[in-house]
Amino acid sequence: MWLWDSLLNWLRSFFFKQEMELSLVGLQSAGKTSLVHAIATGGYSEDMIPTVGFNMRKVTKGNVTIKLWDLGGQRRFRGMWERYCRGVSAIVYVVDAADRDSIPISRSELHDLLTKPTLSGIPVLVLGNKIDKSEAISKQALMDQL
Ligand SMILES: Nc1nc2c(ncn2[C@@H]2O[C@H](COP(=O)(O)OP(=O)(O)OP(=O)(O)O)[C@@H](O)[C@H]2O)c(=O)[nH]1
Ligand SMILES: [Mg+2]
Repeated sequence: MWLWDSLLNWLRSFFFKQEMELSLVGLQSAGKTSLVHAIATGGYSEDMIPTVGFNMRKVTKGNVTIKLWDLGGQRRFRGMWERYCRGVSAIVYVVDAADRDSIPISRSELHDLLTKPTLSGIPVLVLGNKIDKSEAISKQALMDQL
């Protein structure tokens, strides 16, 4: 019986295998690379180095393989966000909810990205990060400000 179940699950895995690509964008220090690290390894490290250009990482969980494009958030890298967001299954826009001064810039970069015709129809998840910090703004305030 156990063998039969295993065999069925193995056969099923061929039909339900899924591959998706996600792009992570957002201002520098928002926590994109930390998030990728957490998804891939389950761990968190304080000493992350700023991403120069981009990193690509493939993560497999069960039948799902996710290709993650982790893009640099410094101003000089923002021009390439659009190129690496084209054709992905979804875009994850990471915002540092505790860095109140940066939110207006984050807002304008998000809105700029949303106007790109090449990205129309791609779902965007806005992720308010660093909510463990006491100075982080609430979910509602973040939604209003973005
Ligand atoms: N308190 C707190 N710190 C975080 C969190 N996520 C990331 N950090 C810290 O924020 C800093 C920047 O994180 P990164 O993951 O390098 O940020 P990034 O968005 O990849 O930055 P760029 O590569 O420059 O675009 C690091 O010191 C992280 O440890 C969080 O949820 N809470
Ligand atoms: Mg990074």
